[in-house]
Amino acid sequence: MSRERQAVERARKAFLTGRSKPLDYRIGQLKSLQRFVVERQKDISDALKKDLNKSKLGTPLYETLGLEGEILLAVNKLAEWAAPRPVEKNLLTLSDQVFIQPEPLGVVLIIGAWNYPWAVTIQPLIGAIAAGNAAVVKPSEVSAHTSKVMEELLPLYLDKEMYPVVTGGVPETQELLKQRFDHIFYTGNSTVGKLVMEAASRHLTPVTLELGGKSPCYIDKDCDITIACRRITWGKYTNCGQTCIAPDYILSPTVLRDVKPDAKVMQEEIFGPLLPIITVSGVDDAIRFINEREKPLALYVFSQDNKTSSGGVLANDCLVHFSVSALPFGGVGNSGMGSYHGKFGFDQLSHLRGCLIKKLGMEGVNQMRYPPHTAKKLDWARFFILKQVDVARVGRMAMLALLAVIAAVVLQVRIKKNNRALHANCVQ
Ligand SMILES: NC(=O)c1ccc[n+]([C@@H]2O[C@H](COP(=O)([O-])OP(=O)(O)OC[C@H]3O[C@@H](n4cnc5c(N)ncnc54)[C@H](O)[C@@H]3O)[C@@H](O)[C@H]2O)c1
Ligand SMILES: CCCCCCCC=O
Repeated sequence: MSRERQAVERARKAFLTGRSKPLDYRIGQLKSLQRFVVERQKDISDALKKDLNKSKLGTPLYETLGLEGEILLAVNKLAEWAAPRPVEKNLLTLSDQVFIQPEPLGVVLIIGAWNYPWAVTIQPLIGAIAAGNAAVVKPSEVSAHTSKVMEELLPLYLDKEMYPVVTGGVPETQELLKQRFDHIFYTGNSTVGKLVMEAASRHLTPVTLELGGKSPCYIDKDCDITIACRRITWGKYTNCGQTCIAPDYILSPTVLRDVKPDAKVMQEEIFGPLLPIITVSGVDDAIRFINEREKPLALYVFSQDNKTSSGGVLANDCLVHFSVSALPFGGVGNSGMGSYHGKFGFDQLSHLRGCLIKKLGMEGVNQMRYPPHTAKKLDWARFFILKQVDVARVGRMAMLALLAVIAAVVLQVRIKKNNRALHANCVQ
């Protein structure tokens, strides 16, 4: 049996024990992950220095502080996220319990990319742990030192049966992709994303694909060009331009540069320190240009107008929407599917189970669905199904009416009491 298959089977066996389901276990694992990030900061930054020449201070800023924030959020909010979520009732479910119960999916495969190897590999793991899943973690072989640190040190902190790390390159990833998972979370380029989805389809496994693409940046003539240039330059050249949401090209009405729309640099994601500038005649021309191409992961607008589609949109800045846990992060079309960060990561890796709990009584209400079907029963069904009643509002109004009745009764009792006292005084 291959090493990859063994890891998946171990993770499944661990999941089937049920120990990842209680919230205490999940919080314990998340806190251990937090301890790992803090205690092993030097191992992490040394590995990143060797892999990608990232600086010692850049490591917390761009890789691990975000992870710590996400872990803290998950620890603090887990009880709320995992609790049953009551939904609106209708006339047919008035006396029932109707709610959504987030459930763990099972075993999740996380395939990470090399450019921010900690952020994009461990962040999905936080969602997987919080949602009560087991997870097989496959870091990118390109950032080999990081991959080794994950393989050697993570098992010292986490439940190693539940969260095994499998290292290796394309053959190992492909061997993993032959196995059955309950969800595959892949971060990387769109070409491999299609292979991942194809492999997942063999088991009808759902996928999250965090891909890349050409994120446009539109600068309107009315913006503060000095600030815009500073923010765009930071967004582009951070990590040598190797950021999934780096502004890929600029559309700017007042700047003229000689880049043709059909030039090679405009065909594929650049993922490097090159920033072509395309001249457009105005906002409508920019929108047409963007909409004619694949849907990008991010869209940057240094202006007020927005009539385009993209994974995310950020006005008057670059990259920083990635760090907002309250926003879903993910692509659309060619830039991916599914989203994560904060509660979105928890939901993405949960099964949101619809629950309707009925009582065995009140059988009279059900008569309309039992044969023989009659025109009268159909009329009742039409009424119950089509009548749009805001049950919560009706409940609030009933409560108000009840309070009014209570107030009236109290008032009457008081008046009677006062009258009796007055009467007694008069008699004396
Ligand atoms: N949306 C995001 O959050 C995000 C984050 C980082 C990078 N990206 C995108 O990822 C791309 C850069 O990463 P990359 O793709 O070069 O990363 P990569 O080379 O590290 O590959 C990603 C993963 O895919 C696996 N892989 C590669 N080829 C494979 C194959 N043929 N079959 C099966 N598995 C295979 C690798 O083992 C690795 O774990 C860019 O397009 C970038 O925009 C997206
Ligand atoms: C605050 C910037 C972090 C960017 C991380 C992007 C991950 C994708 O390449």
